[in-house]
Amino acid sequence: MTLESLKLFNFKNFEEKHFSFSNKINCLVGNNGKGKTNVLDAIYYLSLTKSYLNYSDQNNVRFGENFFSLEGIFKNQDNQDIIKLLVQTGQKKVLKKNNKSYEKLSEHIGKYPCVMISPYDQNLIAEGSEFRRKFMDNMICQLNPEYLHCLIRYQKVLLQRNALLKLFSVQNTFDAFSLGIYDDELIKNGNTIYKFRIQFIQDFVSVFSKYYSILSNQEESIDIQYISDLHETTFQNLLKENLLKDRNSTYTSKGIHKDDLLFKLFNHPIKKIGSQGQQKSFLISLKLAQLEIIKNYSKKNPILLMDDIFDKLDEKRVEKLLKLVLDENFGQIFLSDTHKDRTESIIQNISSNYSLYNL
Ligand SMILES: Nc1ncnc2c1ncn2[C@@H]1O[C@H](COP(=O)(O)OP(=O)(O)OP(=O)(O)O)[C@@H](O)[C@H]1O
Repeated sequence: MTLESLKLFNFKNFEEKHFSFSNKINCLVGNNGKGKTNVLDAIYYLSLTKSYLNYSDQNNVRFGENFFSLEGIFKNQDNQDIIKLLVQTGQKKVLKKNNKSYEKLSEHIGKYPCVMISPYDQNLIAEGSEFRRKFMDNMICQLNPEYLHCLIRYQKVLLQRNALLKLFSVQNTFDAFSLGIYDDELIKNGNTIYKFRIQFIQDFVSVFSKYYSILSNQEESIDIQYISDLHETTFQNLLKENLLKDRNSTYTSKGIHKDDLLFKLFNHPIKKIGSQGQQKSFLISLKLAQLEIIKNYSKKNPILLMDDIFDKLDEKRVEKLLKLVLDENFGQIFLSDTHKDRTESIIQNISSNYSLYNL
């Protein structure tokens, strides 16, 4: 699967921009603030219907305008699909495949998979559990529509349950029956999500370890531990045991929405003991494992987006990484860098099939 071309209209700093891409390596070069990350994010948008960077679609509309649109032509063997995304101020986001609108954006997820490696990945180590859950969800959602369906349902019911707890508190009432309806839905979807996560992490860790040892060139003991309240008890008990607390705080305090991943080096949190280099190798290994797993499960070659790759690695390591990605035959690559000459000299060493775009 490859992205053959991309058109941007009013997307961030681009008024109108067209690209035709190489099916192997595409390098976006230019000074800071030229829009390299924005192009990568536009590709991410067409794959996953949302930005990698901005929670709000509106932030991606060019200043002073009231819409942005993206159009990409994806090629899959002999098939060619035109994907169009339109975001208009005050209107619902529209996504079309070959001129037919999707009823639900979620139907699109996983059709054109992609993986982003970005300086913002540091959040996965440094920030709260929300970032790691998002990483895990993003991966499993691209592989399994049932997981995505359960996750959407779970998040909706969670909001409804919290709203009901708030209502009880404001009105000084309590209705166990109404709450029980939400609890049942939460438990049903939560248990499915939990099972998927357990299975997934098992598969993921061995692939991840393989990449970490290649990248770090060392035999360092690393691990990823899946943390969940459901390891200890059933979801039913969890809600029962925390009912009083939840009523007081008007918030569902326990459940799979609190799950986390513990990234470990030598059995300690890498956040605390990992050097910068170890943390960077760890983050890239997470993404390469994601790439391999998506490729194996979906039988599609995900697109790899590498933003500001020299932020993470020196030139030798970048070359090694790119060779690795090419050897594994992962698929189309997009990368960005501020230095044209540096990028070109590395790419020329490893492939003749590349395009360079000066922004
Ligand atoms: N909504 C918007 N409308 C117009 N321009 C925007 C909008 N949002 C961001 N920008 C502009 O986009 C540019 C940033 O683009 P981007 O982050 O892609 O740059 P970059 O080339 O990746 O830079 P760096 O090398 O520093 O990472 C900035 O000039 C910023 O002002």
